[in-house]
Amino acid sequence: MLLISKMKSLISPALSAFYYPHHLPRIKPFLSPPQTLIPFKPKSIQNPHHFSICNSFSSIKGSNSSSLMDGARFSSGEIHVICGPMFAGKTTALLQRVQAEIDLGRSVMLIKSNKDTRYGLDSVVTHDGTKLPCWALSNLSSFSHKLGAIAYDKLDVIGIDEAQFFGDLYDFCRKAADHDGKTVIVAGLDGDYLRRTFGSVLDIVPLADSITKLTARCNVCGKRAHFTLRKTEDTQTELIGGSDVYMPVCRRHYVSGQVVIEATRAVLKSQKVFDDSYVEGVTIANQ
Ligand SMILES: Nc1ncnc2c1ncn2[C@@H]1O[C@H](COP(=O)(O)OP(=O)(O)O)[C@@H](O)[C@H]1O
Ligand SMILES: Cc1cn([C@H]2C[C@H](O)[C@@H](COP(=O)(O)O)O2)c(=O)[nH]c1=O
Ligand SMILES: [Zn+2]
Repeated sequence: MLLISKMKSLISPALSAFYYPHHLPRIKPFLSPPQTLIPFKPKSIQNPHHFSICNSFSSIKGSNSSSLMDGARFSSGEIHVICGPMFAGKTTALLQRVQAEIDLGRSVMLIKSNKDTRYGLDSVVTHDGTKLPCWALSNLSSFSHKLGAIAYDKLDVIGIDEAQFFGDLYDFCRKAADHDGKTVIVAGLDGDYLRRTFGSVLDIVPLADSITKLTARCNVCGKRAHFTLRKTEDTQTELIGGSDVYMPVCRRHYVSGQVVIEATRAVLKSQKVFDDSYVEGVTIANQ
């Protein structure tokens, strides 16, 4: 009994979902987050990478915070993960979600990894050319500092593309959603070309509100493609490229494709050993 009352005292009254007094009327569950119920006027701000901003948000978020919680900020944050192989439409889905948030008048920023320079660094671009402006960063932890505290506080939604390249994805998403009340929409590869987990994308699944795994079309047979086949001899995990290097494939064509590619890699490797020893032999002979 003593233990139970001690345990209760560790949980502030603000967390009273666990201790809701039975004589009070029940709050309807699964209401939309408070901000979607409050009318607002979108207003664009100076930063060109912000698409829109809601002027009433900072005060709403502020009033939610310390008055309801003992120290911890009330969180209306969310995390949504969009994953799948290359060419599955992950970036397309991310941009659609982000555009929908912009249309609702919410303040949004897009981030992508600066490792991916395929379409320049100032936009998130789909394989078929749709794009929105973004910041290209080497890590996520620098984001709020770079943006500045006031702008970060006013931000409602953070979109992240190429999430597999961010080593600090887990910590960033947890803080942004749990403590800062942000909606974080994350798009990235769940698996690499060998179908191993890629970066931290799968690590955030336990933090997430929703997971969407998209599929592409197999470039060999046209069936659903769940995997990405690398067509080159390169073996490093990170290798930036598009359809010149990768193709989406179904399970059957992943397996058969890997056999061919592994065999080709082995031949090329032995050829290289042969060429190197030939060059070495010629060099020694010439000395
Ligand atoms: N080689 C390709 N194989 C399949 N789709 C391709 C290819 N090249 C371009 N696409 C186009 O890419 C679109 C998906 O682009 P995108 O949203 O950038 O995908 P992801 O971010 O998942 O790689 C497809 O709808 C398709 O029209
Ligand atoms: C499979 C695989 C992919 N990559 C790289 C290749 C591209 O630059 C990105 C994925 O881009 P997309 O928006 O999903 O098309 O990741 C890699 O480095 N290693 C891999 O194994
Ligand atoms: Zn196939």
